[in-house]
Amino acid sequence: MKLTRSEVAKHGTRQSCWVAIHGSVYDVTEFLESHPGGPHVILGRAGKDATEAFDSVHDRELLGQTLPASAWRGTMDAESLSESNNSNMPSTFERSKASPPPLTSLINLHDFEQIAERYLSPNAWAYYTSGAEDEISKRRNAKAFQKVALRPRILRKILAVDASTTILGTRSSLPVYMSPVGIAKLAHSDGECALAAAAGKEGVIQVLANGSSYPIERVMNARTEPDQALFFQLYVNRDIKKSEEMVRRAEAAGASAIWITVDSPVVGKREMDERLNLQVQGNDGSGQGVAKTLASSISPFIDWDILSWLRRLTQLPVVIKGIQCVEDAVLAYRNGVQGIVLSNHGGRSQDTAQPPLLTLLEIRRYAPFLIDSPMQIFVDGGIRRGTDVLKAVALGATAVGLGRPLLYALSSGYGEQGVRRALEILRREIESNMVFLGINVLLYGLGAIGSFYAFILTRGEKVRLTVVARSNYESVKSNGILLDSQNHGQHRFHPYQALQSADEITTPFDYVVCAHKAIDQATVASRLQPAINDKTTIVIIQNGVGNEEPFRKEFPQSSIITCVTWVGATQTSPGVIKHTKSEDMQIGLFPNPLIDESLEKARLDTFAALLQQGRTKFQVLDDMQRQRWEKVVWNAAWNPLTTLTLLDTQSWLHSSADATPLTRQLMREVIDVGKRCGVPLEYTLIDELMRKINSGPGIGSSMLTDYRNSRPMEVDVILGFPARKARKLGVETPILDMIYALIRAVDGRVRASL
Ligand SMILES: Cc1cc2nc3c(=O)[nH]c(=O)nc-3n(C[C@H](O)[C@H](O)[C@H](O)COP(=O)(O)O)c2cc1C
Repeated sequence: MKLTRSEVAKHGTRQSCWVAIHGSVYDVTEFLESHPGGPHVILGRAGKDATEAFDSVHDRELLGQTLPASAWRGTMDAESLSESNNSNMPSTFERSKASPPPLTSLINLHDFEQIAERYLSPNAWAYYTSGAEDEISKRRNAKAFQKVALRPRILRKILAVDASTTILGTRSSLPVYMSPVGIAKLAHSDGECALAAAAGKEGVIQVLANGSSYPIERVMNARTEPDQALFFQLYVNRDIKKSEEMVRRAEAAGASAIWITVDSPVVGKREMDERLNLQVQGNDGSGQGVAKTLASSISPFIDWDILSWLRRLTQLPVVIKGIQCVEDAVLAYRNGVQGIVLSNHGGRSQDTAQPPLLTLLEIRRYAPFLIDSPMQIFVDGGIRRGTDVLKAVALGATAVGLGRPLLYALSSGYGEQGVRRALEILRREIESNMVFLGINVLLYGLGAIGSFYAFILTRGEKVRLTVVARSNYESVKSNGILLDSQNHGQHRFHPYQALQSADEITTPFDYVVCAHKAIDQATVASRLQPAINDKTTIVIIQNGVGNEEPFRKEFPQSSIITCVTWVGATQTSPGVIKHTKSEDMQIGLFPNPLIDESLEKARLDTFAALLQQGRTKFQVLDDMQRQRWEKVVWNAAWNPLTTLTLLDTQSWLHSSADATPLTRQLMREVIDVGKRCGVPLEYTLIDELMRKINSGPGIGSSMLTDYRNSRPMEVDVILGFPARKARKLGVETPILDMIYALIRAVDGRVRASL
């Protein structure tokens, strides 16, 4: 049915309220009270064309989803429409006449804000930018970051940095995500869909606001890949059924987590927003501001029990957004949520609420167990620079959220490209500032080999090296380490920090180098828990095979670099190391299928660069298991044979005509097992190893040294692992089994005497 403007205008009251949207006329009288923004928003357009006001915040699809078919009253002709469009509402998209500057001319996030102020409509600008009351929290959020200083290290040649992280199990290319922000359509007609596309292309995660302009299904369609993660933010509605429906819908649409916002039981008094809306709405007296009208449906009556309600509804990870003091962070942890956001809603809720960065410091001081616990900590509010991001992460946050900056980047007609440019700027700031800050390395096990590599790592002056020194702690702490090397000369050096035990470790490291004796690997792995998170690369410099498995089991999200070393060094007294000419190492990845290949490669390259700067000899190899097994063929022979006989290698080989054949047979059996494990070993290796041992004077072995010093021996990784594999795979290894049994008896005797 065709309607005229005067016919529609007759229905301009609360009792009978019609509006025209995109040429269709709807009777919204029944719907008035359930409008999330309150009835007066619609009443302001009652009896008129409301297309522009509707479009500025909603997607057209919403009409079909919200109004029953019976609400349709007919169509309004084009002439009538144009007459009725002379509204006194300012256009949401009323923009500065000149075109906005090219994106390439914007070089930081502040630039985006300045341009947005010129191009956003006044009411959109007021809604986005306003903070509560005197806006003290809003200003202090940013200031808190400025007050924390960084401690750069100098002269560090760092070839690669890796800013990626894992947020609630999903990889993110930066420790940055998109905070939920209501009605992004005020900034650009593509609103949250543009944010989704930009997030996908930049490899970051979007948290979609409960009050988004586009329904979740539309936003999911705007993603760039089907497995691009999206988190859904929930405000609990006064009508809990609506929230139930919302959670179910978000889950069905494919959201990967629910972020429940709890910092706005009432909406903050945002005066810029209110003042502007008073002017706009004139005499109707409401003048509430966009935020208040939108948020009038949020329930002020929820408490911690809401988590049980949510748990009953969904298995998705739950994050509480809006934690503002350490006490509530601890309560959230006890309630078993997967994450918390330290946030005061960008200074939009309670003015003078403390900055989120201060809450993070409170947590470090009063509840440090929350840092790197299974509950991830996020921070938002006032983050505008790469250095802000790094400070939050260095202090224990997994990632930070950006609210206003991405809305500003979306506006001024820039859309998706603007958001990508803003993230690209931030990425560059983060990465370049990471270079200033250097690499934190922990070296566990400061024996002869560990001390040698401690020297190599500190030499390039690009590493902050912490060592865990046990028996030689006192000497290392007071005098540092003295290395007397035939290749490198004599050096006394001091690591940045020496710890006496793994119990003193409090923060995670970029690299954890394990150079301890491979005894009780599983126990060591679990003791190193505080030093390792999913950004840590574990470097194993040990003899043996199967050494990586206990670490992979304990830290499934970490990269492992596995190394075989040929360094001849001994510790002649605590902290004093003698190094011969023998020096070589093969390094390579123990690939982790859960981690992106290029990321693992970058981690390997960075460690290789550290070795290079330390001027030690090494090669990066693809197939490290072959290297490990080749060395274990050597070690499985000489270590137990010298220890059981208390002879050096030459004395053993010349002790009887049976010695050489028995040694060769032992090596052969280890090769048999390795081959059955899929490692491409050759039997010619035996001749090679025999030639090598016969070309020099007789030598002892590390196992013999351990035995002589009454120390436990590396029996398991050298003989136990191959012997167990042989049994499991049905390989006949009679000599290996016998030697393994004998050496275990000797090791048992040593351990019993300790
Ligand atoms: C315009 C605007 C709308 C927002 N809407 C929501 C929302 O719907 N849900 C929510 O949890 N937080 C919302 N926030 C808060 C942000 O998620 C975030 O906590 C805050 O913006 C961070 O501060 P920043 O803007 O300084 O980065 C909003 C913030 C702004 C500026």
